[in-house]
Amino acid sequence: MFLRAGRAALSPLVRSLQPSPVAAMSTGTFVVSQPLNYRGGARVEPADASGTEKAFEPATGRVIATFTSAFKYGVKLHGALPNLLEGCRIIRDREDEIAAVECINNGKSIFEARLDIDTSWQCLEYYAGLAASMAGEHIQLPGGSFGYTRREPLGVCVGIGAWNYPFQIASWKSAPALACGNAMVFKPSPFTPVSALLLAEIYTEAGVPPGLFNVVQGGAATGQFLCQHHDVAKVSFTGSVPTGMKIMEMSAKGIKPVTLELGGKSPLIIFSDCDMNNAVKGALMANFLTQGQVCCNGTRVFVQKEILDKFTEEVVKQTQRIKIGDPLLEDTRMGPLINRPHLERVLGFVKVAKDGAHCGPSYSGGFILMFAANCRDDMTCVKEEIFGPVMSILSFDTEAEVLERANDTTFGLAAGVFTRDIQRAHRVVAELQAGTCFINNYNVSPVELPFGGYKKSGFGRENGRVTIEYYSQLKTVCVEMGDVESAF
Ligand SMILES: NC(=O)c1ccc[n+]([C@@H]2O[C@H](COP(=O)([O-])OP(=O)(O)OC[C@H]3O[C@@H](n4cnc5c(N)ncnc54)[C@H](O)[C@@H]3O)[C@@H](O)[C@H]2O)c1
Ligand SMILES: O=CCc1c[nH]cn1
Repeated sequence: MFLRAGRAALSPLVRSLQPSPVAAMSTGTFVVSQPLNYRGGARVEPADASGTEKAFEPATGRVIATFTSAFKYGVKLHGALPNLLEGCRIIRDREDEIAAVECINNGKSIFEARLDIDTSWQCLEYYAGLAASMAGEHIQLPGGSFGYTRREPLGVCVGIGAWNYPFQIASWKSAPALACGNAMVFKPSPFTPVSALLLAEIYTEAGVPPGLFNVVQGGAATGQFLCQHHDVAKVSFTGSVPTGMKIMEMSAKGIKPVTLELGGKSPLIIFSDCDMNNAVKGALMANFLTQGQVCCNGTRVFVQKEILDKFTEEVVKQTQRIKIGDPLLEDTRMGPLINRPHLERVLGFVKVAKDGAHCGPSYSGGFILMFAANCRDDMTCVKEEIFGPVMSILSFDTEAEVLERANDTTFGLAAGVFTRDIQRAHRVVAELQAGTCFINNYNVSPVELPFGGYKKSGFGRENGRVTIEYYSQLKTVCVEMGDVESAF
């Protein structure tokens, strides 16, 4: 995981986030010296600081920022719809810089980081469009009376993010929240505190009133403070199931609506009539983006027996070709895991898997990448979310059998099926207990489509038109056009 910083000597030290030309950023040089909390339209060093934390560059293990955890937030509700389209334009202009920051703080490849920034500005663009079309209903009642509904904001919404898609998660939560007229306080993961600040500054530059989007740094204690705060109307959380349970408990005490985007152990079903080339590409997409640290990954790859050997052989071949290394290099497709404790956790799964399955290729130089073939459903690597680049391959005989096995999990985030039989494809996805299903592809995320889970993978949705429902409330107005018919 800890990459030798071969390019560090080539570039000058970058001491500030803005405006920092991408060319000046390289592995082993980037440092953030500005405050990482954002209130009232500016970076601030909070007076209520509860302590400092450090953020690291996964590729080198270097400290890139020392920042202050905070508890207070400064939110102002304005009632004006912010100009998300201008925000979208600025993100597109600064895409390379934002992607480089994301790559350095998270470890994902620069190639992939750019894709994340694309899905971020697309989200702002999409909700900018929807904001103008948000409307209620007019309902005719007897005697000329009528009713209507108004879609109103909830108030102050809290967004709490995971470390795997820092900028994208902040965008996916804030864009619909702001489009619906809310204010947002966003708390990034303490592992990736940096890029949410770029989003905050972009909103300010785009004319979003000060106080409408704020960043509060910290870990569990700050998250708890925000969830329990009486001014907070809604919590949207992305993270693990255990933390999701705590968030839901806290929100229940305040009768606050929550959106929970949690973990998964999703099935990917490959039928023997698939297009083999696409199925193999799909399996790699389903497992190795962001070093496998993706909630909706299809980590249980069920392959129909007739094609198991051929499929496995192809997966091995293509997996061995994945370029692993310095995430800032253009041709790298896989960087380091987020930190050493996580690497060790993932390696723990690999060690256990090796006892029961045929595994390879394995790891070197701290980067890992592997598949486990001939897995069984009862193996730990098949049952638990690993959140690393580990694909488990299982074989199956029949459609009925694979459906039962695919659904035999408490998670329900995503699922995929590869087949040329279109009837079977739709029949199978109708039976899969998962909130997001893919047919003949995996891990594409068009912003127009709602994303979210079934079962313990959470509820509520991000993206798509439906997310408006999760960031607004409906007011019904009943209008009497005649006289009051009193019961008294
Ligand atoms: N469904 C999705 O969209 C999605 C997306 C990304 C990640 N995830 C999931 O997230 C997990 C990995 O992310 P992680 O390790 O950052 O998750 P995590 O649950 O440890 O932390 C997520 C966030 O919650 C905060 N937090 C921790 N304890 C808290 C508490 N008691 N109260 C309030 N906030 C608290 C953390 O500081 C962080 O910001 C995986 O399980 C992954 O599947 C899900
Ligand atoms: O990690 C899971 C998928 C995702 C990406 N951004 C938000 N959720």
